[in-house]
Amino acid sequence: MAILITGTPGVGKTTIARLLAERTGKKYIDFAEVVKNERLYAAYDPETNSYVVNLDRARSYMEQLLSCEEILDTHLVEALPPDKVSVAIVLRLDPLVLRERLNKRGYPSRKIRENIESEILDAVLISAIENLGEEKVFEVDTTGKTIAEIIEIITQILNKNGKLYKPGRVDWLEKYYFLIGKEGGII
Ligand SMILES: Nc1ncnc2c1ncn2[C@@H]1O[C@H](COP(=O)(O)OP(=O)(O)O)[C@@H](O)[C@H]1O
Repeated sequence: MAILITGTPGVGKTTIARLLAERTGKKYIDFAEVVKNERLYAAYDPETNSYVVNLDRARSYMEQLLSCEEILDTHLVEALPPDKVSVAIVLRLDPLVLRERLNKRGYPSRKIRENIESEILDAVLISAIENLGEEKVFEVDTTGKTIAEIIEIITQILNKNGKLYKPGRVDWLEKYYFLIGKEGGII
């Protein structure tokens, strides 16, 4: 069963998932790479350099691929077979910090806005709960935390010590509702 590291693009999924795989000796799977290599997409959007994933094909492919405890890195929870995911760790990040990171990546303004709105509106958290069931889902606010601190928290969660990290403690909406709809999340 896979351990899923998920969250809005830019929150630190790949950084954390790769390190966690190294520390635990488990296999790291970058879902975006699998989608590209196995052509599990229905279309490609050159403007945002992103793929429109064929969810049914992706789900059945991952059903075959996932075996023991891989560390899986993706924001697209709905493309995964729920019975093959044991734990989902949703990384959260203050939208203003996220905006800086996505700016550094050179994302177009529209893509930055979409991702910031998605983080403010808990989109990935809700998708994880809806697709996997709340009992499998944990939420870690990574704002201001070092990579080592985040890995330590995830280790606690994996050691069945995650009650402090059940969903519901992060609320960006109250603080950042005014960012919704702004081009590129510009204040
Ligand atoms: N805890 C952290 N503290 C500071 N910077 C981080 C942290 N985690 C990730 N980063 C940085 O944030 C950027 C995005 O991280 P990445 O792992 O690529 O995110 P994602 O896979 O969610 O898109 C990278 O430049 C990475 O070095």
